[in-house]
Amino acid sequence: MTSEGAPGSHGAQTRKVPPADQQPDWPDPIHLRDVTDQLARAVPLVFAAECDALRSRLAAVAKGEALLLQGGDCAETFAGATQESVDGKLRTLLQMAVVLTHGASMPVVKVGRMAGQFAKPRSQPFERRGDTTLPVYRGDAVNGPGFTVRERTPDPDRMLRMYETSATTLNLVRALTAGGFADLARVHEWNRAFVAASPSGQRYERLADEIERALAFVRACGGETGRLATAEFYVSHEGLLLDYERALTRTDPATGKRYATSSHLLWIGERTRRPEGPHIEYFAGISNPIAVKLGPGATADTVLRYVDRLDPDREPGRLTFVVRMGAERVRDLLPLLVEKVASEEAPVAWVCDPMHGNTFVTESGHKTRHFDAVADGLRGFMEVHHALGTHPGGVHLELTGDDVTECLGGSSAVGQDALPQRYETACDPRLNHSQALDLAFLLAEWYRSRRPG
Ligand SMILES: O=C[C@H](O)[C@H](O)COP(=O)(O)O
Ligand SMILES: C=C(OP(=O)(O)O)C(=O)O
Repeated sequence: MTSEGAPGSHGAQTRKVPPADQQPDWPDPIHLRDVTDQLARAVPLVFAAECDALRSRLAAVAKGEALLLQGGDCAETFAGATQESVDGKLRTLLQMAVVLTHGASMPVVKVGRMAGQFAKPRSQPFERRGDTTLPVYRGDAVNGPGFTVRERTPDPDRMLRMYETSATTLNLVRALTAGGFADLARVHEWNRAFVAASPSGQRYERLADEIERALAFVRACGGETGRLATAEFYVSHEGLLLDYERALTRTDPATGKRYATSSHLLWIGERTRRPEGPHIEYFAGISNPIAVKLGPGATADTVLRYVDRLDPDREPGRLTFVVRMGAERVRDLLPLLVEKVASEEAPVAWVCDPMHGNTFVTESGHKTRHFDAVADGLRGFMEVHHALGTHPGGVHLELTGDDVTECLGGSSAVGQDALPQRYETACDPRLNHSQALDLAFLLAEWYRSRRPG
């Protein structure tokens, strides 16, 4: 793929748009320019054909023939990009995907919030501790979490580290998914071990037995087991840092189309989805599959504007809406949006992020989410689609493969007292390995019965 014109031209805008929300206050424009010039010359992390392949998989989600499972850290960190951590997340997602595939009897499109999820939008630009006020931590791509002037000052070199860490993570993900780690029989064994150890194991036993019988059936029929040993896996992150994304945008020489080459799929977050804003402008100009988060403030008019601006050709798989309205509001707010989009015959995929919108802070000061609220948010999302006869296309989760104690509840019953034991997230609380699998088994039951709850 070819880079975008002369170094530095990647920042150029063709129409007048207001300044971008949630961008770092980089202290030195010359330093910034030097970094974005380096990124503009760097090799792409993903290729157009891969992005197109993901778009065709997401087209199946939009048509009601597949599910999307998207998940990973709230905020990846450079120090956290270890083999153990990447293995754990991948393994959790693969285990969930097997359970969901069986429950829904549909292919599951697997997409990590991985290999690029290093920048965070924040509610407040500053953090105050005692008499000291410093810029808020905006993710390892921008500044450091330590509460010192040095750490909190945005440093453009961090975007180079983001690129390098994304490349090494993606390399590992590609090697693992192609090299036997994803073998279906092995993933099923992991699920068996989870069911055996889980306090809710009995409840999941039947589904696990059925998967085992299905695998035995395929083997008995002389089924091609080789294909079951690899998995198609894609990566995604929030396309928040426009300096980074623009610098990594390339033109595909085969088609002349522009692609973000930082990741297969990018999404626009709740805080940066202003219809006339630069994020929408940037996303309209790339050909990757893209997603937009929709919080409780999203109106039907705005959502239709996104459809017109981001998917003018009405191409299935191009646009996914990720609903993050919270368990208490999704049943009231979502139906109108789905109806309006359906009345325009816009071929979008609808996915639920039940994490955002269900966050609260405990007395001990831990930002957390309760498993039951997460599950209820998903149930509400599915109820709405069930009532309208539309397809609840899947789930977007913040999760990890580790046994952290960041979210409450689940079958291992994490209580408020346990939160400090392993509260390790760099930003928002993630489901741990067993909570993520609990959710997958629940969802599988709902999809199987074709009705939630
Ligand atoms: O992940 C989403 C946001 O970045 C996060 O919820 C913001 O957290 P804050 O409200 O602590 O800034
Ligand atoms: C910031 C995020 O979510 P939202 O934009 O929905 O708040 C996120 O998913 O990391």
